[in-house]
Amino acid sequence: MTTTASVFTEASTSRFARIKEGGLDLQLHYNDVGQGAETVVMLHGSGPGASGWANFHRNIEPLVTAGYRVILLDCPGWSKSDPVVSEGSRSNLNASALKGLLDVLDLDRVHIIGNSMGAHSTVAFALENPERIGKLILMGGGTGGPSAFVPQPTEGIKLIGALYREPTIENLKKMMNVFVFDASSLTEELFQTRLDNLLARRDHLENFVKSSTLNPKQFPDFSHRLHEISAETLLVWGREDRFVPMDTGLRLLAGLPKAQLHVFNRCGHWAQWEHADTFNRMVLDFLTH
Ligand SMILES: O=C(O)/C=C/C(=O)/C=C/C=C(\O)C(=O)O
Repeated sequence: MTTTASVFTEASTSRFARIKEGGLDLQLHYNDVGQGAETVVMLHGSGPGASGWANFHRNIEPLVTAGYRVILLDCPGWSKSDPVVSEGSRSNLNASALKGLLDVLDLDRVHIIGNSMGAHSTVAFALENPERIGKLILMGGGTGGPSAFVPQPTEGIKLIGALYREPTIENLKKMMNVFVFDASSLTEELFQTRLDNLLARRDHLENFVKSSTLNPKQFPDFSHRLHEISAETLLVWGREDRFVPMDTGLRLLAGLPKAQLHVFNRCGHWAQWEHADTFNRMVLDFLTH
């Protein structure tokens, strides 16, 4: 664990753990920041080059300063975690990986913030391990059923697929320009960092394509089981989300007994990045009340 809220970097908080859980035997990478009686786990999305740090670097410090320990898990098949081919439910695979990590870290109960695939995986984890969860924050995901208005796959999901198959700077820019409402907020430095991340692990790219071929439905629909989740849940969506449409958040709101929904205007699929300050305040308020 790091001790000082304001002085931490990806490198200084980088850790590895070996997990054996539910048929998985993997080395996982995670970042471990801050200390406190309560822990918040952050689970990233499924884009090429994503990681806990890449998705949530704007959201760590306020939680650490408020006295939470923050764990950013790199899911199997992303960043510095071991490669994996997923033939079944990737949501459940990630949930098993998280359970394995919590066991290694001796953490009984955690709050979870999930972004997109991370939100799908959070729902899978909550269904399998209800006694291990505190509060849930699901952002742009959760698999509560298809959109009533937008044909699937959405334009964003198609662009993710194209980037996995052909990892070029042109395809990366096409995908990232759709991530956010205001593409002028994306810098060349951000594009380059993300390109470096994804090209560093071509095995992950190839495995994702292989997995999608073996099973195109990596994230099963949990809508029929949402009523089983009794945790307080904050749903966060961007009104202009072009990856996982905003009305799928309404389905989750209808299905999760203790859910509330906040929709950001002028916001795409990366609410935690585009509206970081407001998002951070909302999360802290939700966790403490
Ligand atoms: O296919 C899905 O439902 C999930 C898609 C994602 O998880 C996309 C996430 C993209 C990111 O947040 C990223 O940083 O790559």
